[in-house]
Amino acid sequence: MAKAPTPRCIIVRHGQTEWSKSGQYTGLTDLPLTEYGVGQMKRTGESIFRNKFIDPNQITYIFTSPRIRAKKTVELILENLTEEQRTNIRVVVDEDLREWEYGDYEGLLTEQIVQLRKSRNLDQNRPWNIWRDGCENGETTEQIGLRLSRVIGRIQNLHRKHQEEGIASDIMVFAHGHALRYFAGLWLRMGEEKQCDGQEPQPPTYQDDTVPFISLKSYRHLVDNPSFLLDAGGIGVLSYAHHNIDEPALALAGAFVCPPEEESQHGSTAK
Ligand SMILES: O=C(COP(=O)(O)O)[C@@H](O)[C@H](O)[C@H](O)[C@H](O)COP(=O)(O)O
Repeated sequence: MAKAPTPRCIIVRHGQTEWSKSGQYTGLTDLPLTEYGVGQMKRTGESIFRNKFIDPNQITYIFTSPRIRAKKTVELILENLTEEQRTNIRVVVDEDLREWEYGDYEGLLTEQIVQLRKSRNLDQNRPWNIWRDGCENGETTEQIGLRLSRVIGRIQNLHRKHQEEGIASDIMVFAHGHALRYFAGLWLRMGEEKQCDGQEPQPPTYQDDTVPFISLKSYRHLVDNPSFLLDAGGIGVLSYAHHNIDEPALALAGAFVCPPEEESQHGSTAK
């Protein structure tokens, strides 16, 4: 039996909105895509499937933020697939994929946030760094780290199961600028590990019986900028080294698909 390709997690930031264009921080605000953003994501969908960067038959799940801009982006990308292909993909709306809750900084530009904090006598010894300092009246880095660690736990658990069953599995994740850069940092095990002891048990943030709820013993959070770029409409590819779910890695070749037989150069620990 031919070996299934190494599972991948394909991250997609939604298409352009008025605030992604202006650079205003967009957390819980539920903005639509601009007209350009709609066309942008239609073209992206056509291109990734026509050029086989992503084989629609290998997409097992789509996880999306509940915001309109992310869900519309999913819809536009899926427009390029046949009805049968679409019905084989489970779309899971997951509250844990929402953008960083920016609190007092919602709708502001970075320079306005810096000025606001200065007026509150903050950052006297070092500049504001959201990845370490979080947002006033919004989320701390530990809070967003915990919820994104939960999503990663769910996806890696599904990938492990699919790999054991010999099923090709690309899981796509549609979300936001900060959340997805953070997500990629945690995928690569950046930042610090914290035990979950004493955390209140969380109710599931999604509704899908086929996605097991994982109870984490520990989670990770960032303490600095992971130094990734992800513009609106951007796509990145995360995967695993040596076909091993315990070795999460960044696929620097991006969406260029490598035939499974060529992956042998990275060694094989696949079951
Ligand atoms: O609001 C953001 C992303 O939300 P969304 O448009 O829903 O993806 C932020 O990421 C802002 O776009 C922010 O201006 C930007 O991330 C600035 O970050 P940095 O380049 O690290 O200064």
